[in-house]
Amino acid sequence: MLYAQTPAHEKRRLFRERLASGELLRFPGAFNPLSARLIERKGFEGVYISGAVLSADLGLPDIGLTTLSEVAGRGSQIARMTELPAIIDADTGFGEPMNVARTVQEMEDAGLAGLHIEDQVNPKRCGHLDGKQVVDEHTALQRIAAAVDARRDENFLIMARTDIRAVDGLDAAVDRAKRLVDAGADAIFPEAMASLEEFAAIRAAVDVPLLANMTEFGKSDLFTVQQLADVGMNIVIWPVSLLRIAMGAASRGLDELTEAGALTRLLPEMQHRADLYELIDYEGYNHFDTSIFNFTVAR
Ligand SMILES: C[C@](O)(C(=O)O)[C@H](CC(=O)O)C(=O)O
Repeated sequence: MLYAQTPAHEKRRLFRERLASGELLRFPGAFNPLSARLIERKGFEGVYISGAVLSADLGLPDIGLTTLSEVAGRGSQIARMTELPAIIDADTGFGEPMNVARTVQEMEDAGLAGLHIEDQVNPKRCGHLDGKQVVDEHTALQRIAAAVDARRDENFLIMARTDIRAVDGLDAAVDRAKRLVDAGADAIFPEAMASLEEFAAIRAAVDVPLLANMTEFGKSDLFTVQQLADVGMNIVIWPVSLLRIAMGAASRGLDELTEAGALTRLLPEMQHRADLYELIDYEGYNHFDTSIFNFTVAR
């Protein structure tokens, strides 16, 4: 009932332990707290909270329009609903190194297990679109150093995302990944890798956990969990996929309403009322009401 039982520091400790095992951890993107519950129920290892999804949810493009408070607030609502660790997309860190430091502490307080901070200039772009720009090495490293310095829980994961591959090529990405690790990054998110060989090249260059982004309709082919595990990836995200699936289904449902005037035909595709109630533990709340009603103080 209510929120997750596992305190944030414990989720982070368990997550770090699991990450250290070297296995590939699967983090589908939750588009709301309820979908985070579903991800947990289906047996995944973690929940990803995407900036693209948070922006799209507000009807906005993913170009750095959301504020730290909006992102941390939504992150907290999602993270508290699941026992799983949640990693959040902190874009460029919401400003200068001092702002990056505050971002880290806000995300720790919001109960997240970690975040990633990228080396794009503001206004940022989706990592899989053309026309993005990256900051110079010094600025990129400063962001990570500020983040590492600010954290209070050593298990809070500071991941550095580099977007440099699509701008300056693979060699530049390898070089930047190494330098970001030197600056203290616990993990690297090499964005928009074009092939498995490119993931393997980053793997060979650094000795920290690596994240693979399997976003659809982007620059990377969609590799399987097994293929990514084979080249040594440690976390895989499908950041926008559940939102895309849900919106696709909603769109088809609205068309069906227009065409047929009823949704009867789509009933088999809907989450049943009973499954929804089970997911939100409706019964637990009923039980609480009953037991509190019968509550008596022993004399
Ligand atoms: C990972 C990402 O930053 C996100 O916001 O989820 C996006 C995903 C996307 O737009 O498909 C990205 O830049 O890759």
